Amino acid sequence: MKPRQTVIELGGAIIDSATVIAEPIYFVMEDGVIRAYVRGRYQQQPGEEPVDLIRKTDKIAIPGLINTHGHAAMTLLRGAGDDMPLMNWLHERIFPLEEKLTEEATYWGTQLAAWEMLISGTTTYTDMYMMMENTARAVSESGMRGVLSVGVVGFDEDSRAKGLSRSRQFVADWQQKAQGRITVMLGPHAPYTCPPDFLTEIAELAAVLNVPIQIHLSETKTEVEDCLKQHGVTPIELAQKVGLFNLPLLAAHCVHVTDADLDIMATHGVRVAHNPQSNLKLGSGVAPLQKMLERNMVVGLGTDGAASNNNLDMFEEMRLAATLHKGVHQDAEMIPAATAFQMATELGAKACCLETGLGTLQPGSPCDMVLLDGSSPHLMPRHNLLSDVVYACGADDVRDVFIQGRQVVANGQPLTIDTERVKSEVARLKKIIH
Ligand SMILES: CSC[C@H]1O[C@@H](n2cnc3c(O)ncnc32)[C@H](O)[C@@H]1O
Ligand SMILES: [Zn+2]
Repeated sequence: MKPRQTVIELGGAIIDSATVIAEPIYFVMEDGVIRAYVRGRYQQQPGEEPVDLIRKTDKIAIPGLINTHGHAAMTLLRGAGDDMPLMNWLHERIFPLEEKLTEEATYWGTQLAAWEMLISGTTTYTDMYMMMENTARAVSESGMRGVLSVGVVGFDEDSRAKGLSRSRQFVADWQQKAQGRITVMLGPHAPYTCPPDFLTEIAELAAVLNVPIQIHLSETKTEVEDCLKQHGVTPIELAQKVGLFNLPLLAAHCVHVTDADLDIMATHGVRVAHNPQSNLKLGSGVAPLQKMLERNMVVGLGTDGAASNNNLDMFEEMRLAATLHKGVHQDAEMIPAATAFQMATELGAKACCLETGLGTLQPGSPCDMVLLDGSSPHLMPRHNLLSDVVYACGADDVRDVFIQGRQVVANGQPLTIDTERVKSEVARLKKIIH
C-alpha cells in the first residue's frame, strides 16, 4: 500500500541558502522525506489521493540546524568554570569534574542538551564524550540525529586499549541505529592527549571500521607551540604525517593554522567545525574562516560544549559567524548571511559526512524542518527573509520542529523529552558534580 502523504502549508521557506521563497508554499512529505514543494496554497485536485494536511500559514520553514561540534553532557558543567584559557579550564576545572560524571549523569546531561538543542531548532549534532552508550540512548529517545564518537585519550597503555575497544564496540552497537539517525565516528581527543603512534592506530582502525574521524586540532597558540617544540611540526602537519587525513576527518576549531596548514587541509578534504563563541570565550582566538572558504573547504558551525559557550544555540553561532569576521577584518562583505546559513545547514551536513540532501528542504531530502513564528517582530517587515533569519531571529522564534517527518517540538515545547524529570535529575546531579 502506498504510504499516506502529508502536506504542510506555510507562509514561506528557505529551501537552501540559494533558494528563498518569501510567499505561501506547501511541502509534500512521505515516509519522512520531502517529495516536493509547490508555491501557493494547497488545493486537493479531483481524483487525488487524500492527504494529511497541516496548515501553518503563519510559519516560515528552514532546514533543521546542524551543530558540527559538541559534548552534550557538558550541559551539567555549564557555568562551572568560566573566564579561563583552555588548558587551565580543562586541567583545573573540567577534567576533575568529569571524574565525577557517572553513566547516568551522562544520560541526563545529554537529555538536557537535547531539550535545549531541539527547542532552538537544532536537529542534528555531533558529540565526542566518555560513556557514549548513555549519550546514544538519550539521542535515540529524543528523536534527534547524532554523529557520535567515543572520546579517546592515550595517556598510557590502559587508556589506549580501553579507548580502542570501546570505540569498536560503540561502532558495532550504534552505527546507523535509531532509524538511521545515529552515525558513528572515531574520536581521538587531540594531538596533545593522543601520541602520534596512537593516532596512527586510530586512523588504521577507522579504515577497518569504515568510519570517519573527529578531533580537536590547533585550537590555541599554546597547542601549536607545544606541538612544534615536541614534534617539530604543527598539529595539522602531525595529523597528516600520522595518517589521519587519509580518511574523512572533521577537525574542530583550527584557529591557529598557517597558510601551509590550510593548503594541506584543503588538499586532503579535511572538514572543519568552526566554533566562534567557544573560541572567543576561552580566549583562543578567531579561526581564519575566509581563508578556509576561499580554498573551498567544507566548514560547518558548532557550539562546542555548554561549559565553554555557555549555550547550545546555533542561531547565535550563525549570527556570530556572519558578524565576527567582518569586524576582525574590517570588511562588511565577509561571510554574508547566506554563507553563515549554509554553514549551519548544508555544509554542516557535509562536514559531518551525512547523507546528501540533509541540511536543505529540497525534494528527496529527509524532512528535518524547523518552523519559525512568522508573526515574530524579527521577521517583519521582511525585506530579506534570509537576512532576517541570520541577523534578527533567535532560538525564541522556533515553534515547531520535525525530524525524519516526526514532530519533536510543538509550539516551542519538546514532545520527546520529559522536561520535569530532566529538571529534577539535573538538580540532583548538580549536588554530586560540584
Ligand atoms: C575525551 S572526551 C572529550 C573531551 O573534550 C573536552 N573538551 C571540551 N571542550 C573542549 C575544547 O574546546 N577543547 C579541547 N577539549 C575539550 C571535554 O571536556 C572532554 O574531556
Ligand atoms: Zn570540543
